[in-house]
Amino acid sequence: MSSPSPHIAPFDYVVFGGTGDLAMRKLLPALFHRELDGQLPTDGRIIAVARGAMDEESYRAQVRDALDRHVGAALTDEAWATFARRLSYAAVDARSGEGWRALGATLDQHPERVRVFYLATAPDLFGPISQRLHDVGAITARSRVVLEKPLGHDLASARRINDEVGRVFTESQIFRIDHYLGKETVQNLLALRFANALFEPLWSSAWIDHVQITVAETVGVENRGGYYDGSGALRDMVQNHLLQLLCLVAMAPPATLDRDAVRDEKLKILRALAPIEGADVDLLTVRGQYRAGAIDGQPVPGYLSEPLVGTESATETFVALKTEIRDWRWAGVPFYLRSGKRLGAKVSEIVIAFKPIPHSIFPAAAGGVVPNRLVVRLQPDEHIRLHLMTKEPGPGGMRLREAALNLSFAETFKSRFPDAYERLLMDVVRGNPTLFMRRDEVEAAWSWAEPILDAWARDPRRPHPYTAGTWGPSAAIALIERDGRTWIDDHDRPGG
Ligand SMILES: NC(=O)C1=CN([C@@H]2O[C@H](COP(=O)(O)OP(=O)(O)OC[C@H]3O[C@@H](n4cnc5c(N)ncnc54)[C@H](OP(=O)(O)O)[C@@H]3O)[C@@H](O)[C@H]2O)C=CC1
Ligand SMILES: O=C1O[C@H](COP(=O)(O)O)[C@@H](O)[C@H](O)[C@H]1O
Repeated sequence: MSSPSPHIAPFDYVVFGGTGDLAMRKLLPALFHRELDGQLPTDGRIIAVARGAMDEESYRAQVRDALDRHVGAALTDEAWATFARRLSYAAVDARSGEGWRALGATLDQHPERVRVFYLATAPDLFGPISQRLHDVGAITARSRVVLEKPLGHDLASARRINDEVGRVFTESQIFRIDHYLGKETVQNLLALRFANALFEPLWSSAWIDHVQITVAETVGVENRGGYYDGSGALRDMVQNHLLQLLCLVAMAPPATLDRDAVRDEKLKILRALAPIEGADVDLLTVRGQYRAGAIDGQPVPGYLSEPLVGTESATETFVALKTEIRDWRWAGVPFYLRSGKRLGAKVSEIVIAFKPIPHSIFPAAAGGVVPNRLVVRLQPDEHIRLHLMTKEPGPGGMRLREAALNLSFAETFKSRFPDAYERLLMDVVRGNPTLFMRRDEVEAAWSWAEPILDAWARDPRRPHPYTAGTWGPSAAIALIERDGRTWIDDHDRPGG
C-alpha cells in the first residue's frame, strides 16, 4: 500500500443500487483503491442497498468477483480481507416501506459518523429514497446525498427531483455527480489555465479562432439499452459531461477554488450559451445512429439490434453541434462539440485552435504557417500538447514544420492515474462540493438542451446513419466544413 492521502473522517457509505452495474464497475473498485492507498479510516462501513434478498456472504462474493474483473492484480488477499470487513448488505425497497427500519437501526449504531447516501439508482427513485431516509430519521447534520446522472430527463423532471430531494436535504448536503469533473485531466484544465500566466492573456476571441470538444467512444450501449434508448447522446453525454468541459474551458478565472466561486463562473457560461432553437436546430446540430460495422477488426451489430432497444428507435447515438458563448470574451468564437458511441477510437480531447498569424514574413517556399493549437487529451494517453511552427533543422534555407511541445502525464508523473470516482467519492466524505454540480447549473444545462431535444422529437426524419467504427455521419463533417474548418483529430497523427 502507498502512503496515506489526506485524512478521511469515519463514515457510513450507503450505496443504493449497490448490486448494480455502476456500483460493481466503478464505485466499489474506486473505494477499494482508496483502501489500497490507506485512505479509508478503520471506522468506515460500506452498506449496499437493493431489493433482492441476499446474505452478507453472497454479497461479498459478488463484490470480490467484480473486483477481480475491474481491479486486477491489485486485488490481493490481504487488501480484500480488510475491505470485505467493511461491506454489508441491506435489502430495502425504495418504493415500499420494506427494509427501512432495519437500515435506520444499522445507521443508528454510529450517529456521529459522516453518512453518505449514494443514489446509484434510476433518477425517479431519488425523491422517494430521500423521503424515506427522512421518515426513518436517518438524515443527520453530517449526512450527504449523492445523485447520479442523469438528473432527470428534461428541465421539468430535473426541477421535480431537485425539489423532492431538496425537501429533506439542504443544498450543501446534495452532491450531483458528473464523473468527468473527477478525471485528473479535467481538473488539470484548472491548473493549465489558472496556475500558468501564459495562456490567460490569449484566452479570448482576440487570439482563439474556435474550440473543439470531442468525447468519442468505441463501445455501444452494452447492457444499458433500456436506459439509453430513452435517453440518447445529447442527454447522456452532452447535457452534462461536454457542457461541463465547455464551462471549464470558457469560464472566467474564479477568485478562489472555493465551491461556489468555481460554480458561479461555470453558471455564467451556461447562461451565456447561445440558444439553439427553431430552424437553427437543423443548421447547428447533427444527430446520428450507428449501423453494423467493425470495431478493432471485430464485427459489431447496429444500434437497432442491441438488446432492449426499440427496433424502430430514433434515439441518437451521436451528436455534433456548434454553439457560441454570448459574452465579451467569446463572442464570435464557435465551440464545436461532438460525442458518440461506436466511433473510430475511444478518445476525449479538447482542441483550442488559435487564429492564424496576421502576416507572414516567410517566403512561400518555406511552406505554409499552420495556426497554433493547444490539445488537451483527457483520455487515453493523457497529455497536453502545444502545436507550434518550427524551423526544420539543416542548411538550405528556411523550411517550416509543425512540431509539438508535449506534456505527457504518464511520462512526467509515472504514477497511477486514479479513476474519477476515487477523488469524487472522497470529496463527498470531506464535504467538498467544488467538483459537483449545483442545482442552478444542472437546470441551466437542461434549459439549453431542451429546445434541441424538442425540435428533434418533432422532426419526422431519422438520425443520420453511420457505420460503427467510423467518425459519425458525413453531415457532422459538413457542419464544421461549412465554416471553412475541419475536425482536428490529433489522435490520427503520428504520436497522437
Ligand atoms: N452503469 C453506468 O456506467 C452508469 C450509470 N449511471 C446511472 O446510475 C444509475 C444506476 O445505473 P446502473 O448501475 O447501470 O443500473 P442497474 O440497473 O445495473 O442497477 C440498478 C440498481 O438499483 C437497484 N434498484 C432498482 N430498483 C430499486 C428499488 N425500488 N429499491 C432499491 N433498489 C433498487 C437494483 O437492484 P434490485 O433490482 O435488486 O433492487 C440495482 O442494484 C442510473 O441512474 C444510471 O443512469 C450513470 C453513469 C454511468
Ligand atoms: O456517463 C456516462 O459516461 C460514459 C463514458 O464515461 P468514460 O469515463 O468512459 O469516458 C458513457 O459510456 C455512458 O454512456 C454515460 O452514461
